[in-house]
Amino acid sequence: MNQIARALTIAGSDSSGGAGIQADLKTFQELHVFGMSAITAITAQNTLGVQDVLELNPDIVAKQIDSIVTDLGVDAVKTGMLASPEIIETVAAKINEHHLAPFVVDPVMVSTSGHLLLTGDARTSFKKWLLPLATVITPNLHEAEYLADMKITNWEERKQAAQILIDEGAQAVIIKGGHDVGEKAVDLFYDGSNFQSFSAPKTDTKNTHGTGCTFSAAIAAQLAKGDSLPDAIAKAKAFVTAAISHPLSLGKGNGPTNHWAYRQEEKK
Ligand SMILES: Nc1ncnc2c1ncn2[C@@H]1O[C@H](COP(=O)(O)OP(=O)(O)OP(=O)(O)O)[C@@H](O)[C@H]1O
Ligand SMILES: Cc1ncc(CO)c(N)n1
Repeated sequence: MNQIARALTIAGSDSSGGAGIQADLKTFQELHVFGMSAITAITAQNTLGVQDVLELNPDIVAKQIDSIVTDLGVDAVKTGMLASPEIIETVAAKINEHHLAPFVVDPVMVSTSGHLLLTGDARTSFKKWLLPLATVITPNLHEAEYLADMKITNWEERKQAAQILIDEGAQAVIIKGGHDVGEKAVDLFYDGSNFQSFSAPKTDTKNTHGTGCTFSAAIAAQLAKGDSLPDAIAKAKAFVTAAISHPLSLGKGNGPTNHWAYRQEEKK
């Protein structure tokens, strides 16, 4: 292993800094991993919503990945907002070509504010191009319902959806429970053999902009450092829980989480 672990995020830019590339790089930094990025789209975004999106040409996405891989090297990679089926296909081709692994797929489709972040037939492109390459896929409940093409109303159905995503080719899946009602935020992990739940107290807050990005970036950072997948998820869960439970109160809408919180908690 290199002196410092290196992680790559392939995702969209969030001008407000709470989600997307910005959240990923902050998370990598906090977890002592050297962060690099290939930008897929530029969003004009704040805590109130997404005002505009500029999708980048797949060619420049491919070239960013080539530039990084052929020089600095990559110990783990994650994807976030991929914007279009063409970019999904291009990214999958590059992951294959450069044998990039471990690979964390965060199937970003809609922003916290409800704006569509992926055009076209997302289900088909995810299944065809990304699931077979994924070390782990990290859908929230809505994304899991959409990708598994079923309604999830209870814990048993969550397990069924996880099984479907494994059958589609993912090595492991974690269905996030951040949108659940209740006192705990419980995420269901499945690797095709064992189910495991990761639970933390739920914070009553509207400041959850970028929680999903932060969580998947933390998993990638820990995998880059050589953690096993369950260990990486446990650490990522602690990281995102700390970030959500120490409010920053920025902006007028769904504000960002606090990426310093984990470090501050560790010092205590
Ligand atoms: N209010 C909360 N309190 C504690 N943990 C939470 C809360 N909301 C989400 N989480 C946790 O944060 C992580 C991200 O989950 P979430 O379901 O919010 O992802 P997401 O919907 O993809 O995020 P995004 O809003 O960025 O799209 C999960 O581990 C989830 O359990
Ligand atoms: C760029 C970007 N990626 C992901 C999300 C999901 O939170 C977002 N709001 N913006």
